[in-house]
Amino acid sequence: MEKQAPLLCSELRVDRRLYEVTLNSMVLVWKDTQTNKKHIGRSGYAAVKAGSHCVPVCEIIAVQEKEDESPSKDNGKWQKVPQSPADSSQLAFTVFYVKRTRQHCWQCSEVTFHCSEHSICLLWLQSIREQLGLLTNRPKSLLVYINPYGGKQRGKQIYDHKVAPIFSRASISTDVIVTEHANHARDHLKTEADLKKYDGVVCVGGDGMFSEIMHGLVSRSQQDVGADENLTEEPLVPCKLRIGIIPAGSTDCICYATVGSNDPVTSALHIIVGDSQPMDVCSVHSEDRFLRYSVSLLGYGFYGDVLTDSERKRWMGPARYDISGVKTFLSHRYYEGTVSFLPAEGNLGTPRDKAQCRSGCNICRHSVSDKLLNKDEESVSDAERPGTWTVIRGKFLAINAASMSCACPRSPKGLSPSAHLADGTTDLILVRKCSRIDFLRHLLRHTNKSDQFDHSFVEVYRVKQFRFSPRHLECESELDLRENRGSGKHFLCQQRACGCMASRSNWNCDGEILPHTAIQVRVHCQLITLFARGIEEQPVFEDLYAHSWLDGPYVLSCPIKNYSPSSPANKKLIYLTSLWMRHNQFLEETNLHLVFG
Ligand SMILES: Nc1ncnc2c1ncn2[C@@H]1O[C@H](COP(=O)(O)OP(=O)(O)OP(=O)(O)O)[C@@H](O)[C@H]1O
Ligand SMILES: CCCCCCCCCCCCC/C=C/[C@@H](O)[C@H](CO)NC(=O)CCCCC
Ligand SMILES: [Ca+2]
Repeated sequence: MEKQAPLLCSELRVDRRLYEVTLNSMVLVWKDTQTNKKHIGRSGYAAVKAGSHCVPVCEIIAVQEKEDESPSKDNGKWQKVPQSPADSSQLAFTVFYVKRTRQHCWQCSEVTFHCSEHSICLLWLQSIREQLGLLTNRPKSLLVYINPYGGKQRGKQIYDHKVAPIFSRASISTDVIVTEHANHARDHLKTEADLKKYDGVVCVGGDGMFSEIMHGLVSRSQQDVGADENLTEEPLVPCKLRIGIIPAGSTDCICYATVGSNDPVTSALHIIVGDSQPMDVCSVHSEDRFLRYSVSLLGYGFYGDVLTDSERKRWMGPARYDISGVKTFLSHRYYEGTVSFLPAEGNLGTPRDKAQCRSGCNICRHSVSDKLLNKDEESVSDAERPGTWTVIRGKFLAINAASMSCACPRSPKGLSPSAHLADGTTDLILVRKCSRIDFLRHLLRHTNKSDQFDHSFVEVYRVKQFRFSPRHLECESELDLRENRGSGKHFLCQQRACGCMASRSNWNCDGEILPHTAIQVRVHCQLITLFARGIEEQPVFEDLYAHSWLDGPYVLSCPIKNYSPSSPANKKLIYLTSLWMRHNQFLEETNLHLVFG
């Protein structure tokens, strides 16, 4: 990679200071002409002293001529006045760009450059707009659904005040639908919406609202190609449209685990810059009938009971989960049944790995290439598929399948901190019957940094498929067989002669209660794509963001197959690689060579 030739370089004023401003196809840099001196930081990477700023072109939101504001002669208030060629403020332009703040949050920041000549100002405007025009991954037209009743019922307000103004600044056109009832968005997407008009669909709400959008889009995509969702072995077709989430719900775990925060402005900016994060989707079937899709948590026992109890308390808003959580914990119910699963094979890591799924994740990237290589595998039936099913029978306080970390403000690392967003697997966590105090110790680990699986009563497996059969149904079918009845009558197990005291819970499927307890689950690798980029490696980012992209060159190279994602040097490399690939799709088969400068 050769040094990037500047497209434009001028001395421009920001406030009262003079800056050397440079634009190339990747970055816009402005350096204070008085303080700038390049130095090499302790890390060995190049950095530039305070007074220099660097914004990747792909993180510029918009550029606008500076509107002239002068005090009105009539009332002394500041107001917009017509511009004339002689007016010096017309010689300025404002660049709106992404600025990182705390905890993976982004803001829309702005800087105004003052030029000495009108023609220079126009040249800058034109050049930056041209570069933005080359970014083909950005959405131009979006279909937005707002749930006015999600979370604290602030969805509409959040969209109108925080999101719509930046969409309009970025020249994104929108069709907005405020939903009138549950499943309004799902059914509209499934049957009515003219999807050809849009580059993406946005939901304003919580995980439940996201689930509606996902169901609508996935079902529509299958209808379009004639795929039958009721067939458990049917290979599903990925959705073409990306989904954006403006968080306004109670848990917002899908947004939190894919962006790193539940801040609406951050999500809006990820949509504007056209980020893409593929995601796995689990299909859930019962007795060969399709029930639902899940992307975050499928939980039986504890999380099923919390949800069932909390649905009656919806009026409480997000606090309902805390009340129901404590109540369910105190009830300490356990459930008997059989879990069978097909373990994930290959280099997919384990749920107890320390390395977490981060922006540009290597494991997820390799999963998609494996998926393409094994395209036919999806159509192979269970019996023919390589790998053996493991069967575990027992008494469980909780059975959780986390297809992603499920990180959320209540549990910042999530139920399975090392689960991957797009690796084609789900982490199956079995919490066996134990004492109340032990279960509390396990639950508390969801909220801190300790290894939540380091308990004798907790087992965790990375799987591609699993099934669950509750004890009460097993008893029924045993008895049916014995009595040769099969009448379809459903008795409670307690009333049966078998003497089994098994009780039943519900499945919590991404926050929805499932009507069936015996289920079959299959992970579909990267079935949907979000406007997100995964969680960025923050320390690396802070270390390196001030680096000079224009001075150099800096060469980083590393054989892919040798690097361990947890070493600090390689974390930097992974971060830089993800940034780099976003622009250049630059990857050699065996080596990564990154040259900055
Ligand atoms: N206009 C509406 N009236 C009533 N319910 C709606 C409406 N629009 C959507 N819904 C339903 O409201 C449910 C909850 O919405 P949402 O996910 O936005 O908030 P939440 O449940 O508070 O958040 P979370 O899912 O993050 O816990 C969803 O399942 C959705 O189907
Ligand atoms: C004594 C009590 C200790 C409680 C320990 C708290 C641990 C919190 C872990 C939170 C895990 C959230 C998993 C995400 C599930 C979502 O798909 C779903 C939809 O939004 N949310 C819930 O079901 C809402 C589930 C909320 C559970 C509290
Ligand atoms: Ca996964």
